[in-house]
Amino acid sequence: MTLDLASTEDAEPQLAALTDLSRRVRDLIDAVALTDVPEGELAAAAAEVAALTERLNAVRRDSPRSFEIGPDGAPRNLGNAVTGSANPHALPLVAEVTPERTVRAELSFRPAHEGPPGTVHGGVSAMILDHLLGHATAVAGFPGMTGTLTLRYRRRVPYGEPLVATAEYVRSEGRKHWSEGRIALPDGTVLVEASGLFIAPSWWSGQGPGPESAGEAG
Ligand SMILES: CCCCC/C=C\C/C=C\C/C=C\C/C=C\CCCC(=O)SCCNC(=O)CCNC(=O)[C@H](O)C(C)(C)COP(=O)(O)OP(=O)(O)OC[C@H]1O[C@@H](n2cnc3c(N)ncnc32)[C@H](O)[C@@H]1OP(=O)(O)O
Repeated sequence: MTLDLASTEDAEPQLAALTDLSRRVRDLIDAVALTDVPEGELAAAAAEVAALTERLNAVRRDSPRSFEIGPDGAPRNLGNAVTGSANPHALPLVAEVTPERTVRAELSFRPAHEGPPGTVHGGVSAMILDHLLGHATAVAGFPGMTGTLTLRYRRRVPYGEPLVATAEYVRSEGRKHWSEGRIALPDGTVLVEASGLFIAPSWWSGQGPGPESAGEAG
């Protein structure tokens, strides 16, 4: 895991353009998921996308952008699969920390997240909750990696509608820390609830083998 925390003020114009590109690619992903244009149009679009991919690969990083401190002094993770504004896979989720140190995010899933008909894929909901619970654990002072995530799917999660996700730290035992969270309708009706165990890896304090020996995670 590479944690490049250097200030990147010089890179801001490039990052702003990358954020804009990512936003447009999200629109492209939904357009692909929903399009019903004829075969010839699809083939032409595929050729254009292939050309764009080649153009972007002209200069290529080894990995997406990791944790860093932005010019405003706040931490950010632009390449993150959940929150990264420079990652087209991300919603991106924008989470705020409340004065009580809970974490809250307003979100809306997209058609590309479909699992069962008209319903968000359960793994996508799990990904959002994994991140939000991890964030709540971190803001309580215990950053760690997910050891176990338990979910209860109570009602189907719609896409294209405003939802609210919240999470809060619950308790600790040594290096093990638990948080809970949920995705709900704006009126508070809970759709999915989650409990997660987050562990500060032994290798963070030099007590065990690092990710290089076991496959990188994070
Ligand atoms: C993720 C980076 C976080 C960086 C934070 C920095 C800033 C934070 C700011 C904002 C961040 C906001 C949100 C982001 C946070 C997280 C969200 C996403 C998180 C992920 O997406 S992360 C990817 C998925 N995650 C993995 O990729 C983990 C792979 N895995 C491992 O890296 C190791 O497996 C590890 C570290 C889990 C344990 O390894 P270890 O060597 O440190 O621990 P060890 O084995 O010694 O066990 C010690 C005690 O934990 C128990 N224990 C161990 N594992 C357990 C498990 N799985 N379930 C239940 N209990 C478990 C043992 O039974 C023992 O219990 P006891 O002490 O009672 O005997």
